[in-house]
Amino acid sequence: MENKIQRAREKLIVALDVASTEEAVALTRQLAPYAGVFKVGMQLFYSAGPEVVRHIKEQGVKVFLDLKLHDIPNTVAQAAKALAGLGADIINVHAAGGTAMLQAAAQAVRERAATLGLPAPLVIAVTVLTSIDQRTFNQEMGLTGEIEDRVKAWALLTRDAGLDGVVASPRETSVIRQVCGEEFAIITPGIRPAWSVSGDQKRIMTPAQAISAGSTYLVVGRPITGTDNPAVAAQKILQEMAEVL
Ligand SMILES: O=C(O)c1cc(=O)[nH]c(=O)n1[C@@H]1O[C@H](COP(=O)(O)O)[C@@H](O)[C@H]1O
Repeated sequence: MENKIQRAREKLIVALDVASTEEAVALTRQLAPYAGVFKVGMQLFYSAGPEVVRHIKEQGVKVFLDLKLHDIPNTVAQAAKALAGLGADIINVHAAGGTAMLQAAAQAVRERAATLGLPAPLVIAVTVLTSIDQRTFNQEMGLTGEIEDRVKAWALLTRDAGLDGVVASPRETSVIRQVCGEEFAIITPGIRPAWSVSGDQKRIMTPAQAISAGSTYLVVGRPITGTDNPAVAAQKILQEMAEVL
């Protein structure tokens, strides 16, 4: 079981959706025994600044820099180049930017990392956000068909553009795994243990269901950080993951 807990820890990404470096570092210290990767998203990056990545890395964990770049290829390439110098282990962009944007991002990140002598971060594309349900997808976004088919198509586009993986709902993990293979990284937010509330997340699964489906990483924020005792919540989730590994 100890071995399985270790494997589960490597797969757990905690979303540090807080507003200051102090809060983020305190949470990382507290939760590092239970999670191997910590996610710096828009709230933390825009409030605390780029230096926050270094402060989190100093705690001996990996960093997923989740800024979801989405713009014309040249703009994304320049932004990705700047981010690649910060030492993050995972960087993401939106698959909806298309092949030229995806390739430009991956090339810029890999070239910059090589120039600096850093290991190349994984470059990942967000497919359809986990807060989008089928009605919103069809009626508000004006997109036709099933969300699962769009996610599958964008996952293939992402793989063919040479990126390392995608962000999707765990509900789409099995279909992505089928078409993109074992090596492709599938990062799944929208994780809700049975004892937590779904909030704004729509396409959700429990930690055990996401692991059983074949997700490479699980992203968990509020079910851990929004509780009175984040360490206990993280431990419970880790246990649930380990049981099906
Ligand atoms: O790219 C992401 O990380 C992401 C993509 C997505 O489709 N859905 C999604 O929730 N996320 C992020 O994953 C985290 C989920 O947090 P909780 O809903 O609090 O568990 C947030 O930081 C989101 O920004």
